[in-house]
Amino acid sequence: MEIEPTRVCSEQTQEEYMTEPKKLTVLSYVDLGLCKHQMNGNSQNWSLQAPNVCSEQTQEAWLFHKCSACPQPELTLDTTMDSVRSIFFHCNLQDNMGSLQILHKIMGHVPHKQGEPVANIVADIMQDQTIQGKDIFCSTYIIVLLGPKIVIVRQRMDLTSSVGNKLVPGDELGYDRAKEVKEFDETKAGVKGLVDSGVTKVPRFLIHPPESLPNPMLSPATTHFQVPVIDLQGFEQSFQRIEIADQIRKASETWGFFQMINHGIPDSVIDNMLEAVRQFHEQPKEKKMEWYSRDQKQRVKYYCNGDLLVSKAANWRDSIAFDFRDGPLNPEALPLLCREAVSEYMKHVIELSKALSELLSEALGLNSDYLENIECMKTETLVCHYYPACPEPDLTLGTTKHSDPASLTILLQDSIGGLQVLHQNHWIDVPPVHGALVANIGDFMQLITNDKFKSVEHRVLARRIGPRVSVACFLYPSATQKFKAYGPIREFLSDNNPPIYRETHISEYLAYYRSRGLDGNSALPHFKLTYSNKMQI
Ligand SMILES: O=C(O)CCC(=O)C(=O)O
Ligand SMILES: [Fe+2]
Repeated sequence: MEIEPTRVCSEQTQEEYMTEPKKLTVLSYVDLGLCKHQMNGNSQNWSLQAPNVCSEQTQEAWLFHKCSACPQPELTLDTTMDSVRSIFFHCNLQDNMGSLQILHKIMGHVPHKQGEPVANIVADIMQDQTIQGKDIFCSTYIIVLLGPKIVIVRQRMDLTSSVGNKLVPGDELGYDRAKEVKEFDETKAGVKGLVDSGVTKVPRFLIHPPESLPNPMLSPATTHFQVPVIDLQGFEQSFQRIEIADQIRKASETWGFFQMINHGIPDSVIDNMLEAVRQFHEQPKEKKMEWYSRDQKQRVKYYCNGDLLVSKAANWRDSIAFDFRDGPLNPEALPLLCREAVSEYMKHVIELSKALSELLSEALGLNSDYLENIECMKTETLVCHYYPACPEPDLTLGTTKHSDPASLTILLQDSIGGLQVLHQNHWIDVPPVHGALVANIGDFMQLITNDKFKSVEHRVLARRIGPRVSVACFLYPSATQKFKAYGPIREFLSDNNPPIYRETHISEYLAYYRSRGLDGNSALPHFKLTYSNKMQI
């Protein structure tokens, strides 16, 4: 198929379009087939609109990607193309700038060869449906890294459907999702704003596919499993300490989750923190919208769904986040309403995190100061969630199934409930216990412990009752050394226990994690040194 010349945009238009950093995310829309109006608004001919080309009679579509020079390439990716469900086959023509990578056992570059297209199967659908369950064709992950250079990828999608599906990228959901999401985002009022405006139906962009929602056929609490509760009382004394470290070891190896009681943070500090978060989210929208932002550099920001622009289904949740990455935040930089509560809470959480760093080191059989010395829990990000009561909780989620990217999360939840952890293939409630805190192992900890400690998937159900408030403190490697290499801890490795993961750094990990949004799949396999047969070509 030839592209109509009127639809091919000039270099100048592309340049204009891409100069605004926030537009970088648009590239993801293209690949997710959500670009229908997104690309069309201001620059009609920057890219062909997928729906126009992929009509029912048409078997192919063309997309042009331009990856502009990026000021902070370590923070972003051009494209993460895993499981692009509506596309069966790609034929890519790249220019000579490089940066296209495929995931094949180990990450490999796809070298540029003059005029030679790259072909790859990308559709899980093809894998699942055409060959009756046999993985003859496997989808490949493609990533285009942004470098300090310009890359133009000219991409053709062949929709030669051997299963007869009439899949239409960009229109696959039957409505213009990108437009609805954009309009919603521009209200800066979050899900709480929807509730205040009196919605009685969950808007489409918040509706999850049935396979991501709790199975209505399964009654809750069908199992005898119970998330471990660990009493930290007396952890400083040697006798109790050995026992406590052992309980932490067991919980981290099997559940990746445990609740902590007698952790030393006074109830009043906890109650004030929860109340401050509630008050922030319940203040008039004109006041809180000043804080609304998606800027990664902004250290205090309020937003609805960090991955709103890339996810396939949004969550019934608003958040305010405080990024302590470069040391303490100036209290003046915090909203007055929660300034005192956050400062007080953080003072205690940092103390607790130091104790946990020692206990986890001991639980791993290492010196108490091991994790502190490698600085893998040095930086805190506090994310305070607000889940309004939901009119149709069966259609959406408070938080999609995910594992946390950090080393460790210390989570405070109020008394509403809804948090669940995936344990032995069962979704188990993490019941609210007044004054207790939840700890959960994150992906980075799983990576450095070579799978000894598990970063386990969890989710939050939407509820008819609410609001629910929770406060997640993510402990990350030092942000002052964001390119410091981390790989499986040498002490754990042997011929019988070879490294499972390659070395990476937190910047790379987060860039990959964020580029996908919460899509229900762990980011960890991407960093494995070997891959299961399913992922091999
Ligand atoms: O709200 C909760 O209880 C959990 C939130 C969560 O999992 C997260 O922020 O990563
Ligand atoms: Fe989480």
